[in-house]
Amino acid sequence: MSIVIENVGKTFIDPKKNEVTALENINFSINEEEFVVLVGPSGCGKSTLLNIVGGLLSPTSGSVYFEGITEKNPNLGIVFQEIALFPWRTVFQNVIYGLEEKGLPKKKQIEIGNYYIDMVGLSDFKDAYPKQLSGGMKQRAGIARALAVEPDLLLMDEPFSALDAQTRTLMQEELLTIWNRTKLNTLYVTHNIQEAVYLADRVIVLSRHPGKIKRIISIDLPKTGRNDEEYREKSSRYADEIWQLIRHDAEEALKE
Ligand SMILES: Nc1ncnc2c1ncn2[C@@H]1O[C@H](COP(=O)(O)OP(=O)(O)OP(=O)(O)O)[C@@H](O)[C@H]1O
Repeated sequence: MSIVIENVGKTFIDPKKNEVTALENINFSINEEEFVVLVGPSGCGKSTLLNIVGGLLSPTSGSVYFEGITEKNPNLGIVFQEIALFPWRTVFQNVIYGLEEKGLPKKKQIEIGNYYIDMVGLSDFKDAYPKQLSGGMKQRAGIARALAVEPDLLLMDEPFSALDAQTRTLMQEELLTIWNRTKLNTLYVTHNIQEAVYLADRVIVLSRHPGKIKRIISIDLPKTGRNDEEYREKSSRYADEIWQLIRHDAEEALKE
């Protein structure tokens, strides 16, 4: 199965009634078992593009379609920066929310809920309420909830950017471990270049005003066993390459 983004463009009307072209002529696909990361400076249209792929926003031109699935509506798992867990539900009840909505038998809900809660390491907190969780735990619960629907596509928009740096690093490691187990088609938005290189099979670098694809970079790094010099050298070379592509636009974004 793959997700095809074809000639997508998006124009907004700003409060002064001017047209703002947020995206122009975006073409790429997310292939089977592929982790694609969108990077670019502030305002280049990353979130807009993710929202269009997720069907939360309609494009002004072009289309997004899922190739090779039979159901009419694809299953999507979505994780945002601020995880909106239901405060009145426990971790477990939050995780199985989508399964209840789908009308799955109770026994199946429990089985799947426990499986993903275990996968994100929250078994000891499954009866806790969101207010009892740290920021990292909340994100893990949100990830488990997104995984529980066994999505055709996982969409993640800056899921770790509200976390402190150390928690963020640990969460990146955990996400990679989870991804190695699930191999879900994933579209991930970040402005953090190191994070993009760490997680991606392919990085899509966007430029701004209008948001266009500047370059697509395949990241040829192993997804496991990375503690060697070669990995560190290669990943910092990719990070440099991406930073050189973004730098000018990032400086321009600062002036606004
Ligand atoms: N609802 C809207 N109305 C008008 N303009 C909008 C709207 N949403 C986004 N834009 C504009 O579209 C452009 C892209 O915005 P978007 O939020 O997708 O960028 P981004 O790359 O995700 O930015 P950031 O990294 O800062 O979150 C920006 O110029 C933004 O001001």
